[in-house]
Amino acid sequence: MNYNFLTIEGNIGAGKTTLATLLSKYYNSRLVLEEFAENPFLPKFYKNPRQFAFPLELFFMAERYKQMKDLIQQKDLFQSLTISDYLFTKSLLFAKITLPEDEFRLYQRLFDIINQQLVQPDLLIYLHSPISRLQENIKKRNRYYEQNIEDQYLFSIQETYTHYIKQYNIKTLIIDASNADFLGNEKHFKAVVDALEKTYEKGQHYLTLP
Ligand SMILES: Nc1ncnc2c1ncn2[C@@H]1O[C@H](COP(=O)(O)OP(=O)(O)OP(=O)(O)O)[C@@H](O)[C@H]1O
Repeated sequence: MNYNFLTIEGNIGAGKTTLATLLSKYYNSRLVLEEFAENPFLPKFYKNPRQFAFPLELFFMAERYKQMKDLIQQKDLFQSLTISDYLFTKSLLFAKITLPEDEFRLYQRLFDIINQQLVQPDLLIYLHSPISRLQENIKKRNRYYEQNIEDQYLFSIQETYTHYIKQYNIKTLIIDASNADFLGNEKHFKAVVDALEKTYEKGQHYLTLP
């Protein structure tokens, strides 16, 4: 496998953490997981988005920056594989949806300054699931503050990711995760491992699971 830094992305409840964890065990790689549970603004945000979006987004950006910075400072980043379950740009993509225009512009200025200092993954794996499947996953895992997420919010997140991947022609492996079961179905996991043996040009590449 030819990658040093792989990032898994996808909508809320797409299964990023599960796949990142399985891949990191398989490749014996370093694993960087998002620590969203540490964000004290998240439950407040879901209750009152308008009031808490800005501190929520700032907190996410600060936490993610700290994690990514620590990663760069560890000398062996380019000698071994690192897998993360989020992209630093995720903060900006969510902020575009959650913040009003003027606050978003301010956020973007901060983001641009910080983002310049960070290393970008050499392949993005994007898990694509229909909204109905995401809602099922969200119900099943039952985090209390996520139980009233509207389809429209998930749809906006999906559109924002798709637009970002296309706009910047990001090297992305898009996995159709509609029926994915990476934990329970060995064939699904194997298909991902096989796909990671290949090298890809910039742009979007698609994987359908068996
Ligand atoms: N920048 C952000 N702005 C608003 N909410 C965010 C942001 N980043 C994460 N969240 C929220 O944090 C929670 C965890 O999100 P995330 O998508 O990272 O993990 P997840 O849904 O557990 O992923 P998966 O199920 O794919 O492993 C979700 O409720 C999500 O909406």
